[in-house]
Amino acid sequence: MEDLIKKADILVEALPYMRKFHDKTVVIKYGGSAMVNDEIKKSVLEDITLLKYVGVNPVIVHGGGPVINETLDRFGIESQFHQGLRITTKEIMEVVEMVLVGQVNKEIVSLANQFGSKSIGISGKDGNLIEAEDYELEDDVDLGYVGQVTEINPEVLDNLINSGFLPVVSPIGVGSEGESYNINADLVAGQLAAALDADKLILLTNVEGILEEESDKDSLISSLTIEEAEDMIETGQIAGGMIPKVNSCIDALDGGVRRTHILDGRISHSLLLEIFTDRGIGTMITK
Ligand SMILES: Nc1ncnc2c1ncn2[C@@H]1O[C@H](COP(=O)(O)OP(=O)(O)O)[C@@H](O)[C@H]1O
Ligand SMILES: CC(=O)N[C@@H](CCC(=O)OP(=O)(O)O)C(=O)O
Repeated sequence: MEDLIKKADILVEALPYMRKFHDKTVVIKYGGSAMVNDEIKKSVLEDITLLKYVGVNPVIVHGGGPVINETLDRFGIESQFHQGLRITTKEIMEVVEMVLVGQVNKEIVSLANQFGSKSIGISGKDGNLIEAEDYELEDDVDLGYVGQVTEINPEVLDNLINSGFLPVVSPIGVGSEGESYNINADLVAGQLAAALDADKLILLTNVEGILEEESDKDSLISSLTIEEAEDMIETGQIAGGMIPKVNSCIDALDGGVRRTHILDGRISHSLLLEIFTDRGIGTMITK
């Protein structure tokens, strides 16, 4: 009996948070590195379905870098990155779109639907959701079909959310000639969160959060300001795939999103712990 009462207590403890986030939009970036294990995938989508059933409006933006790498490998094409972004030739763009839209997106949608989510998958091309142009770098390295967002047209997502769907977005942008752009999923998530006037942006990944030293997993930084995070990029303490995540949080905060978090998607129920308890986990980046 005591066990049962404890379970009910836990539900009641979550009530203030359920009230706070009722009808609020939360953009969740689900990264390729945290997607490797089937059990974790199921648990993440189960948690997101729970969020939906208690009245939160989650929107998923998915990555899939490791799956793209594997597929390119099978085709004998080498993967090359510059500042955490994949150098994308026309041929690679075709593979990226095939893997993200045709494989990763549909896998997430069907898993979420198995839990009862009423999930629907779209790419940034649908409804012109994500308009993009060539990604400009200061060092003039040509990244090919890597895009930067020029405009988000959120109508399609607003309609889906209002009709009770759980949208799952592939990070593909559309150019002015109808061409496809490969956009880093973190950056899409940040800009989408701003355009949707989301309450929270959560980036799920395969590390504990931002670490003071990348090799020391006990050096988790629980809260950082934009300025502090930018300094850590300057000094090289934040590198590789963590750079677009920090930039994503900055875009979101500049666009009016109230809270941004980088969480370990491998921890069971990390999303629920972050949203429904006071014990913040991972790293929160604030203004
Ligand atoms: N200071 C840091 N703290 C944590 N991770 C860092 C840091 N600097 C670089 N990284 C790297 O960033 C990676 C996360 O980015 P990435 O692999 O692109 O994730 P995802 O596929 O989830 O988008 C970590 O696995 C780690 O190797
Ligand atoms: C331009 C760029 O780098 N695009 C990414 C898109 C997928 C992604 O962002 O996946 P993760 O979130 O799993 O890293 C790529 O081609 O890998």
